[in-house]
Amino acid sequence: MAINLLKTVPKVQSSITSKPSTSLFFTTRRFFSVPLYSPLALAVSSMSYEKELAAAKKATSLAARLCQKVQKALLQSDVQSKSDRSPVTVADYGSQALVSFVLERELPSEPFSMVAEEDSGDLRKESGQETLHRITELVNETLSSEGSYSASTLTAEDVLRAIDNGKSEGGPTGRHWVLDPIDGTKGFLRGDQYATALALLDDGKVVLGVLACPNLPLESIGSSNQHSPLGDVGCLFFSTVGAGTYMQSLAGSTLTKVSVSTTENSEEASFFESYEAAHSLHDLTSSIAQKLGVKAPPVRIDSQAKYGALSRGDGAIYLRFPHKGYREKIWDHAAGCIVVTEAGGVVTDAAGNALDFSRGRYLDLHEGIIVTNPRLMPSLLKAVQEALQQRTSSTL
Ligand SMILES: Nc1ncnc2c1ncn2[C@@H]1O[C@H](COP(=O)(O)OS(=O)(=O)O)[C@@H](OP(=O)(O)O)[C@H]1O
Ligand SMILES: [Mg+2]
Repeated sequence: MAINLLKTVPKVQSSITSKPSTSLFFTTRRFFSVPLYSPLALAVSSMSYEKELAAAKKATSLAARLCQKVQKALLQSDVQSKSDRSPVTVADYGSQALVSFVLERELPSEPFSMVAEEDSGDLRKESGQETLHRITELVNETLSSEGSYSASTLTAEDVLRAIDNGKSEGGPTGRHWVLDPIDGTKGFLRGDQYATALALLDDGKVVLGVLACPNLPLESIGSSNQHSPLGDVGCLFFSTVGAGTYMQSLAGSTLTKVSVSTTENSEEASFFESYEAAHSLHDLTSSIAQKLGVKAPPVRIDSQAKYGALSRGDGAIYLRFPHKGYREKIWDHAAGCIVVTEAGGVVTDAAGNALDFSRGRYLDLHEGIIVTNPRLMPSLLKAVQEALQQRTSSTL
């Protein structure tokens, strides 16, 4: 049975500064806006992890501001290559230093542990000094643009230390922040999608997640790769365990509770996947989509912006099948995972197991990651297993 994807729900317009609006607008979007001072919003703000969520939103929003500035006027010298030959930019380092600094500053009474992608090794070398200087300037400029930190000036040594806060191993006990300062660096360099992804692990479970997606349109990106250049962009998704997923614009105006698509008709379900063919097997995902009867072409975008878009029902499925031998890192999925699950979705590996974030810096997976709603999951799992089986038989 087909579920009406575009169920009409009332949308209450609201903004941080304006009075509560009494007018109801009807929209074809499947999520609704909540005035920030409504009972629902107050319930959201009084739940546990409240302080941590406020700090995480502040940290990622500032990081997004730094990234936007760098992306707008990218210098050749802003881009370097890591030892695995993947690109890293002053914005990756700057974002990590900023998030680390803000979390420590905002949560002084908590022991601070962070598992993050970057380290300061290359910046401590003689050849890294100019880059370190540029990062330090960017971090200080961004902090001074935020009223509450105007008197904070970090030295280059402070920046190195803040970056190296990310060396924790994580694990099954205690609290650990999990950060990808720029997820989708290749997308960032192309001028496309990227995200700053921050999550909190508490005794091995993801309890909070924030995704800042500076280039993601506020309106649905649906089943097309052609996004209107005129629409507003910049989304902040956030979730805490048991409290749902919310989206607001990075400019901070409206707060919207979001939910995943409820369709169980795979033919009308569009699917998301990595932009980079090197990051996911597009031929395998195409055969899975074919088995499901999916009609729309894949939506290929970089980073955990895919999880954000899925959490608000822009598409119904996300498929990720890295090439053999690749080990997934927890920072590439922790924030996205809670953003989708709190919006009503399901995230598993190809065998249907929930992702386990308690094992350190890596996820131990059975081939790939699949995401959809609970109604579609049984048929998706079946299609995935058949496609994997076929692939194995054809390579024997
Ligand atoms: N070989 C390989 N296979 C699979 N995945 C890889 C691979 N190499 C890198 N990565 C990780 O992919 C992150 C980018 O996420 P996506 O694949 O969703 O986006 S993209 O389409 O590649 O841009 C990317 O994130 P960032 O490194 O933070 O940019 C990597 O963590
Ligand atoms: Mg990254």
